[in-house]
Amino acid sequence: MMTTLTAPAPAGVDTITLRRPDDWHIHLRDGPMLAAVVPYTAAQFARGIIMPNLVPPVTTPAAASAYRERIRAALPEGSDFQPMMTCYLTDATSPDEIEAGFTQGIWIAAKLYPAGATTNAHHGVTDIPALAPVLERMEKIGMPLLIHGEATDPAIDIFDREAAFMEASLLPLLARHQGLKVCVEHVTTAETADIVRAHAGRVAATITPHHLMINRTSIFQGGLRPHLYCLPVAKRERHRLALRKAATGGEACFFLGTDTAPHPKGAKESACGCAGVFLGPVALQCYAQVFDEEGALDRFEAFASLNGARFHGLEPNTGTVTLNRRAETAPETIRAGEDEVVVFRGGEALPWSLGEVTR
Ligand SMILES: NC(=O)N[C@@H](CC(=O)O)C(=O)O
Ligand SMILES: [Zn+2]
Ligand SMILES: [Zn+2]
Repeated sequence: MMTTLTAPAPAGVDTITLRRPDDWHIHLRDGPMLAAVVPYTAAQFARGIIMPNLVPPVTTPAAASAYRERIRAALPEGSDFQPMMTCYLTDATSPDEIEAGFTQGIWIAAKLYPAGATTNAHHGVTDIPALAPVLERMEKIGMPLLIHGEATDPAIDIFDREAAFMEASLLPLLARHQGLKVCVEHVTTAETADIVRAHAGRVAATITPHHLMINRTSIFQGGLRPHLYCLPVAKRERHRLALRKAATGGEACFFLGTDTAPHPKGAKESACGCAGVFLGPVALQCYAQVFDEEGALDRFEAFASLNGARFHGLEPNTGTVTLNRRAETAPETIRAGEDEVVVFRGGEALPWSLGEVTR
């Protein structure tokens, strides 16, 4: 069993009620996997930004609209979860198509994967400066760019790839497109958090539960732990501590994005295991634990339910969700068709549990 890296704060409040939160970074996949995982996200969040890295990727308004229908069809009876779609940028993306999908209300943002940077990113962008016409159009229409920020040169040390991307690609991009809204996804370093702060207002970042709870040593705790492997890979302890400060410090440029990324158990427990951590059933419980440990439960709502909506120009949700300080053990795995998916922190007693949700 994994141990937490920070001791829990002394018991204070035992229940917390927030406006219903949104998850600004979700992988729902498709088919039987979609059907298996979407109920968990829909039970926790009112809205979610759905990542477009399907096979093949979601690159057109028609594909995004069809995918949104499949997600809606897979929702449990009576669910009001709203999937918010994104466009997967490629070298061939056209400014007109980007704008068409945005003005028709099909997608709310575009996702930049440097080609090959992560799971299903091989159709991603090979030349970011060449994307200028697309980015200029996005800037003009106020459409945010979401970035997986890792350099792809295989010679760069994997723990340095985020830093390398920020210096070589993100900062020049921000300088070239000074009005473009950018969300740096799943930040993992103290330095990236500082870059985000320095551009706060038009630049924001999502922070995952796992990057707040594990460091790179956790991946090797007692042996190799493939279910803690994701991209960007977890970094040193000092980065985890900096991310906890960023998430819990009340700054509007940081918000919730779980990066829940289900993979079949066998694909992770393999000689070449794939990247991604599945958090569907435990996301809010993990975040609540972190905010509690940091003595910052009073700032949880801003991170979970307000900052992201403000960045995207949306109203916060009207309902509420309650979390209780009552230990509950999440399932170790869930079934997805023929497969099983291992749950982050599954099988462990988590100190916070999900309570009532109102609309
Ligand atoms: N985070 C991950 O390790 N994996 C994600 C892709 C991504 O968000 O980079 C996935 O789709 O599996
Ligand atoms: Zn990513
Ligand atoms: Zn992701």
